[in-house]
Amino acid sequence: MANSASHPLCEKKFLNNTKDRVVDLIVLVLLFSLLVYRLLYLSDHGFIWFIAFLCESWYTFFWLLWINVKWSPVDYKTYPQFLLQSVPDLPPIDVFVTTTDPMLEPPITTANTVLCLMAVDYPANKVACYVSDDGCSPLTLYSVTEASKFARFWIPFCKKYNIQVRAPMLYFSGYSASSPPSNISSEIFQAEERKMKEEYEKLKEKIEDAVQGKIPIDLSGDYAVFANTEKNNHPAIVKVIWENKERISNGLPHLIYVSREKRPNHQHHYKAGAMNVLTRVSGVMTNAPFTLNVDSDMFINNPKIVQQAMCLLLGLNHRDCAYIQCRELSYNELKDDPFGNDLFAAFELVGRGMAGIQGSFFGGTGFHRRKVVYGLTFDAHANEQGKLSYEEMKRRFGNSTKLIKLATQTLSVESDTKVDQPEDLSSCIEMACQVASCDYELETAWGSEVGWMYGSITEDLVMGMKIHSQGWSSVLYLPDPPAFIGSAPPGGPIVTIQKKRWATGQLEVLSSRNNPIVLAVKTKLKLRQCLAYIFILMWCVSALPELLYSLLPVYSIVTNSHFLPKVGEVASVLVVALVLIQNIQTFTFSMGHGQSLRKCWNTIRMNRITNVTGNLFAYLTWILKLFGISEAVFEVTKKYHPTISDREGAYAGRFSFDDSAMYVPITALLFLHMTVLAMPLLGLRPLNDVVGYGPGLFEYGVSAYMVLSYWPYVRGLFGKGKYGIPFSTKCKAALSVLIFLLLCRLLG
Ligand SMILES: O=c1ccn([C@@H]2O[C@H](COP(=O)(O)OP(=O)(O)O[C@H]3O[C@H](CO)[C@@H](O)[C@H](O)[C@H]3O)[C@@H](O)[C@H]2O)c(=O)[nH]1
Ligand SMILES: [Mn+2]
Repeated sequence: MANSASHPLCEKKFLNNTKDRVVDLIVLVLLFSLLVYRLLYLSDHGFIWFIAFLCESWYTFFWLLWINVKWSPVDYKTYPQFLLQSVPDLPPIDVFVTTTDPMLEPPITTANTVLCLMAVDYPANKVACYVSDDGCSPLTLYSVTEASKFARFWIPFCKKYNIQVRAPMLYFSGYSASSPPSNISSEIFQAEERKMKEEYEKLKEKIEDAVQGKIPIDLSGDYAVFANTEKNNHPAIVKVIWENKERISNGLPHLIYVSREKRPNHQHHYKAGAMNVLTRVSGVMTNAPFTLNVDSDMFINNPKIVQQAMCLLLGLNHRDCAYIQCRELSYNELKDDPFGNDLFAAFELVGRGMAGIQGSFFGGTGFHRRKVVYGLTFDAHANEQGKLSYEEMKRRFGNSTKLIKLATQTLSVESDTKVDQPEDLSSCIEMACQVASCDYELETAWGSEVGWMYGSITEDLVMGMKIHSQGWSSVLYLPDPPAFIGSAPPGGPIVTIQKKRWATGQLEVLSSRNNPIVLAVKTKLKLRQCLAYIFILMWCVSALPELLYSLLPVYSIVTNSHFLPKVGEVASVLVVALVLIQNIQTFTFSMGHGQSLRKCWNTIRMNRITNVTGNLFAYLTWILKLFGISEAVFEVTKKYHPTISDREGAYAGRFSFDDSAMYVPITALLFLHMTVLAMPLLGLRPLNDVVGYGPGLFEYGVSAYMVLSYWPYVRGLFGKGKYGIPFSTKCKAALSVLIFLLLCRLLG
C-alpha cells in the first residue's frame, strides 16, 4: 500500500485556459447570430438557404460539444523516485502484444516490440509478456523465440547504459542517439554497442530468411503443433518461451506465446476476442493486478513508463483510476505529417479535456487494472464488495476452476499488490489452453459484463466508455519522453481503410444499445462525459453535413444563386469573423505546441479528405450492417517502414491511390469545384442567368478552399502509376459530375 505520509506519487493539475474559453464562446455567439440571420431571410431564398441553415445548425451543435470537451483540461505528474519508498514490493504487471498476420505485421517488428517490453525499467520478476498470435504462424513463434535469445545480451546492455529507445530496430537506425554514462569510457561503450549491432543483424537475418522461406522452419519439436494448422482452423497453442525460473529481479521477464483456438464459422471478435483470451490466459498463469497492452508495432519510448504508471494506479486518491492512456507517436512520420497521422489534437484537446471530466477515452494502447477488466464497478471496489458466489463467478467467468479462484481473489483483494504467483508456468499450460478455446466463452459474460466488449471494431473506445459507465475514472498521461512510439500508415489506401474502420466502429457504438446517452441515463457515466463521447462518436457523422455544405457553392455558381451573404452586407462580417477567429485559434494552438504551420494545415486538409473518403464509406458499411447485409470487418493495417528513398525521394509525402470506390466521391467533388472555378475564366454562363442574384466572392472562396484541401488529389489527377488516380475512377467521377449538374438544372 502506498504510504500516505510519504511524498505523493502523483499530482493532478487543472490547466488555465481562460483565453481559449473566451474565444470559444465568441465563436459560439457568432454561430448563433449566423443561424438567426438564416432564419430571418429564409423565406427570401430557396431551399439552399434551408440546407445551409441545417448544416450550420449541425456545426453549432458540434461546437457546443467541442466547448464541453475542452472546457477543463488537466495534466498529471508522477514521482517515480518515491515509488520504492512507498511501495517496496512493487506489483506485478502482465504485458500483452497482439499480432494477426505476419505478412501485414512483419515478425521482425513484433520481435522488436517484445524486446523493448521485456527491457522496461521494472523488476524482471514482476513482468510477464504474452504475445497473442491471431495468425497462428510458426514465423511469429520463431521470431519471438529468437528475440528472447538476443534479449539476454540486449537487456543488460540497455539497462547498463540507460538506453532510451530499447527497440533495436529504432536504436540502430539512429532514431535516438545514446551516449554512455559519464563514468564509462566511450570506447568500452562503442565496443559493446558494435557487438550488439552484430548480434541484432544476425537476429534480423535469421527472421528475414525464415519469412522469405530461404530457411523454412522445421515443423517438428516445438513447432510440430503447427504442422496441420490453418490460420482459421487450429486448436489453442500456448508455449512458455522463457520463464524467469529463479524469479530474479535483474533477469529476463517471462515470455509466453498464445494462439487462441480458431474454427471456421466461429465468431472471433477480432482484437477484442484476442484481448479476452490474453486476459484469461494470463489470469490462470501470472494473474498480475495490472496489465499493459500494445499493438504489434507499438514500441516503448520511455523505459520508466511502467513505474510512472504505477505511481498513478497506486497513488491516486481512492485508487479510482481504472486505466491510463498515453499519447502514441510515430517513428516513421514524414516531415510535416503530410498524411495527418499524428493524433496530437485528439490527445492534447480531447484527451486532456476528458481527463478533466471523468477520464480520457481509451485508444489502443494502455495500462488497465485487472479487476476493472473483470467487470468490477467502482462502488463495489470502494466498498470492498467484490466477492461473488461461486455460482455467479462460474456464470460470468466460465468453467475454469483455476480462473474462478484467482479471479475471485482479484475481485476481492483490497490490496492491488498481493498476488499468488504459480510455482511453475509450464504446469499452467493445460488450463491456459482450456481458457483459450473457442467454446470457453459460450454462455458466459465474456464480451458483455466481463472483459473487452464485443460488437464494435473499435473495441478500445467501447471498453473505455464501459469502464466510465461503471463509475471509474481514467488518466491521460503525457510524459516526457512520450511513452509509446508506433508506425504510421502511409497516405493512400492503407490510411483510408484505417480511418474508415475507426469511423465505422464509432457509428456502430452510436447506434448500439450501449450508446453514451443510454449509459448516461442508466449508469454512472457523467453528463459531460457522455457529451464528450458523443463528440468523439459523431466526429465522422459530420461527413454528411460537410459534403452537403461543400456542394452548396457549386450549386450556387451553376444556378447563378448564392448561399452566403454578399461582400459588404452586414452579415458578411459574421462570416469573415468566424473564418478568421477559428483559423487563428487553430494555428496559434498548433504553433504554441511547436508544430509547423505546414503540419497544422496538413491536419486540417486531411480532415477534409477523410470526411469524403473513409468517413463517407464508413456510413455505407454501417448501413449495410444495420440492414444485416454484411458485417463490419476489422481490416488490419499494414505496418509500414519507409526506406530512406521513400522519406527523402521525389515521392516522399505523395498520396497513392488504387481503384477503390472510396476515391470516386472525392474525385467527383474535385471536378465539380474545378469546373465552377473555371467557369468565369472560360466565359461559361450559369444555367439560370438572372442578373444581380448570382454568386459572390464567398461562394468562389469556398470552392477554392476545397480545391486547396484536395490538393493531393489534384496531383493525383496527373500522377503516374500508384501516384495517379486510376482512369476508371476518373470516369466514374466524371459521370457523377454530369448527374449532379443535371440535377442542378432540374432544381435550379
Ligand atoms: O483479429 C484481429 C485483428 C486485429 N488484431 C490486433 O489489433 C491491433 C490493432 O490493429 P491495427 O491494424 O494495427 O489497427 P490500428 O488502426 O493501427 O489500431 C488502432 O485502432 C484499433 C481499433 O480500430 C485498436 O484496436 C488499436 O489498438 C489501435 O492502435 C494489432 O496489434 C492487431 O494485430 C488482433 O489481434 N486480431
Ligand atoms: Mn496499429
